[in-house]
This record gives sequence, structure tokens and C-alpha cells, in this order.
Amino acid sequence: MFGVSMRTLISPSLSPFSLHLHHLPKPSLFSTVLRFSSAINNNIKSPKNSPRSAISTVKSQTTASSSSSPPQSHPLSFSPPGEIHVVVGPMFSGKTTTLLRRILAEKLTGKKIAVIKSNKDTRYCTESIVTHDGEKFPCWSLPDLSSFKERFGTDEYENRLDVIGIDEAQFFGDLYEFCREAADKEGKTVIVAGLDGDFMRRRFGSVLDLIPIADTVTKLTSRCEVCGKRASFTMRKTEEKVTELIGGAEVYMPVCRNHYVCGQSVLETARAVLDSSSTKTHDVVVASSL
Ligand SMILES: Nc1ncnc2c1ncn2[C@@H]1O[C@H](COP(=O)(O)OP(=O)(O)O)[C@@H](O)[C@H]1O
Ligand SMILES: Cc1cn([C@H]2C[C@H](O)[C@@H](COP(=O)(O)O)O2)c(=O)[nH]c1=O
Ligand SMILES: [Zn+2]
Repeated sequence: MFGVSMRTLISPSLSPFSLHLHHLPKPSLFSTVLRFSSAINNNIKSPKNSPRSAISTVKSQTTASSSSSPPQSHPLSFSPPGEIHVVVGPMFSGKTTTLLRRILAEKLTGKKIAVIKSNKDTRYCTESIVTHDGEKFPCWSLPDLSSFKERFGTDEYENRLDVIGIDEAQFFGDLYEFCREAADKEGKTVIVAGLDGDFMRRRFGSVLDLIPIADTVTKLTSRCEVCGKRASFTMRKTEEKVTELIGGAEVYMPVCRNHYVCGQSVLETARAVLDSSSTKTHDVVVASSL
């Protein structure tokens, strides 16, 4: 990764709860529900006959019975909060390298981690995520994310897994649902790396849909292969027009805005010339066959 610039578009901020509650003149349904929920979670001791003591009782009954049967989740209790961190950028901007660094940092703090990549990407190795510099880390290579929990082991997933890394996120159709469920309901930290845009600078898969539900969003840049300036876009060097086309430096290159725009017009002109010359050739062939 070189010349990488990180721009955090959304940074962790104050809890919206504290902001909203501050302005509420009298207890609202929202603040009441919030108090109930935090009482459940914290098992706060309150005076008898208050709503809190009733909730404490519910909690302690649940806890008491948990020695013989699995704990029942209370309808108002929140799961431990998870997080979603999104890392985007053009090809060769260091997305996989960043994902790897963050995953290893989490592992060093004792967290249980797992990395998933799309099985569509068969470039270097199917069993590992591999950076363009050759760094590797073992991963689950899957067709979709919904099958992960079962493959990983439901008990292991629910009770022991802390952090999930997802590489080549643009290829997963169920990305949004998986990340929302994992962070909101299952308390997982999800680190997502993927292309924000394709070679035409169109949104790619559902990576951008994660922004409203993400805690942080980082856009990385590479270096323009033509002029060496900061590169935010990926240019396809070949004629193929399909959105999904697996490849590396033989097919794609990182470019700056200027060279993306120039390159597109150069490519369009070249295609127009090729098209017209093939039409002429075709005309000649037809004419000569008459
Ligand atoms: N053609 C290239 N242009 C730019 N960087 C390249 C190229 N080929 C290899 N690299 C290397 O790729 C590294 C980034 O790799 P990686 O983390 O896999 O990026 P990404 O996942 O964003 O594609 C850069 O630090 C650079 O050393
Ligand atoms: C721009 C673009 C890329 N792809 C493919 C090419 C690669 O296989 C991956 C991106 O890998 P990286 O880790 O970001 O280097 O996506 C594609 O299918 N379509 C595109 O437009
Ligand atoms: Zn350039």
C-alpha cells in the first residue's frame, strides 16, 4: 500500500440517546423503554414496587432458572452492541491490507476472529485472502454470507466469535442483511473491505448500502499508474463490458480523476475507430461477395 490517504467520512460520535434524552421535557415512550431496557441489562437495584424492581425480578428469575435451562431473552433486552467498519477504494489501494491489519489487531487483543471472502475471487488462493503484495491470511471462501453461521458452527458463532472480516464485499448479494444482523442483533464487530465503484464508477453490489448502518467508513486511494498522483478510480484496460470480471493488474489499473476521464474518452475513441473499421471491413467483405 503506498500513498494511502484515509478519509473517515463518518466518525464515531456521541450516543444519539444522550442527545435525544437531553431535550426531552418529560418522560416519553422512548425514554421509558430505554430505562426499562438498561435496567434489564444492568440489573439495577431499585426500590420495591417501582417498575425497575419489577424488571430486576424478571431478570433475577431468568438468571435463577438459567442453571437448568438456557437463558430466555427478554423482549426489551438489547444484545451487546456490535460495530460495522467499511473500507472502500479502487483496486490496489490497500483494502485487503487494511482489513488484514485490523483483523490481526483484534486477534492480538484476544478476540476470536473469522475472515470471509467471496468464492468468485479465485485470483491468488481460494483458502486465504491475499493482498497484491502477497500477504496472506486463512479465510472462508463462500458463495454467500447467509451460509456462514451454519458452516462455522452455530454455537461457536453465537457464543465465541467476536469479529468478522469480509473481503471482496461487492460480490456478496446478502451483504447488507448479514452485516445488520451481525452488528445489531448478534453483537459482532464486522470489518468490510470492498470496491465502492466498478470500472464505470457505478456503485458496486451493496457496499454503499452499508454506509447508513456503519460506524466508520474509510475511503482509501492508490497511485495513478499514468501520472503518479492520488488514484480514486479503477480503469479496465480491456474491452469487456460485464460488471463482474475477476482480474488483477493485467486487466485493471488505478487512476486519478484526470486520467480516468481522459482514459475513458481515449477508450471510447479507440472503440469507435475499431467499430467503424470493422464495419468497413464487413462492408468490403459483403461487397466483394456480391
Ligand atoms: N498495479 C499496481 N498498482 C498499484 N499498487 C499495486 C499494483 N500492483 C501491486 N500493488 C500493490 O498492492 C498493494 C495493495 O494491495 P491490496 O491491499 O491487496 O489492495 P486492494 O485490496 O485495495 O486491491 C499496494 O500497497 C501495492 O504495493
Ligand atoms: C473494477 C472492477 C473490479 N472487479 C474485480 C476485479 C478483482 O477480481 C476484484 C477487486 O479486487 P481488489 O481486491 O479490489 O483488488 O473485483 C470487477 O469484477 N469489476 C470491476 O468493475
Ligand atoms: Zn493520473
